[in-house]
Amino acid sequence: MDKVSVQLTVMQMCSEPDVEKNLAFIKHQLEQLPIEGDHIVVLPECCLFFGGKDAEQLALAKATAKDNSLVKSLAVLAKKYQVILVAGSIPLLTQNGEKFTNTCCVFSATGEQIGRYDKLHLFDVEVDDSEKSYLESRYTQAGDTTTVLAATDKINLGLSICYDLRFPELFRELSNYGANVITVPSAFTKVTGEAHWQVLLQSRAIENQVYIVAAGQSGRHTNGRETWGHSMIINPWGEIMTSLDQMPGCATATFSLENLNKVRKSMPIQAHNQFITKLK
Ligand SMILES: O=C(O)CNC(=O)[C@H](CS)NC(=O)CCC(=O)C(=O)O
Repeated sequence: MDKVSVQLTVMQMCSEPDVEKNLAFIKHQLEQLPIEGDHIVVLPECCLFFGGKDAEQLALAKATAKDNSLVKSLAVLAKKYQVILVAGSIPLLTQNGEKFTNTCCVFSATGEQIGRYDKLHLFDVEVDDSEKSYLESRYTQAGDTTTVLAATDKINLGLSICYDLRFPELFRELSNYGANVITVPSAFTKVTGEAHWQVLLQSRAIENQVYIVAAGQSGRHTNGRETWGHSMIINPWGEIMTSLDQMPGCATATFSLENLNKVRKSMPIQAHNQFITKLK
């Protein structure tokens, strides 16, 4: 394996409204991953609590705000299994205590929190499924900043969550600020996922010449809601390197800086772009 390679893993889950059960599932999956070199593991949106009643997430955010227990339990896993953990999302109570942010926390392999991103685009959308309409903004407060962070000496990680995938401006901004891997923890609905998930992911990879690491919720959840799954890892040429169908589990692919540089050198779209904000 060349020196600049890093392992990327998507973990697909069918999370329940039960934090301990979800933690046990994540732990069981991490136990089976090889520990060698740098390894980035991406969990889905709402990895620790999903498929309950809408108000339950807010209750969880309130109950765990004082001791920060959701964050701590994820930090422990990153350290124990020595992986860089992009912990999909968890609900974190806002300052005024009225809502929560849908937040992705990133932990180093030594268990330090090295990044945070609050979902920018909230899913207030009508869908032709059993839910009929989604109103994420009822309990969730949107974020107001984008996040790119150095995850290893070769990887600048750009963070997004689920519905953000439909806003190419966010991905352009992340890649302008140096992201070469963008993570997309998700809970796409079955209906919209079937129609749009893969083509959106491939588009974001191709137009920004980045690796896309997209980990989804999958299956039928306790409240009857159905999510699409089909977690995948896509390279900067837009090829699907590995993917899952509906079953929970993990899939791994290798990041190569050489491959990324080759794609960007042969087709220098960043330099050619007439619309880009010149950053420096
Ligand atoms: O509310 C929760 O419990 C957790 N959050 C979610 O499931 C979020 C907001 S409802 N789902 C999405 O963003 C789906 C996007 C999507 O499906 C699309 O863009 O097509």
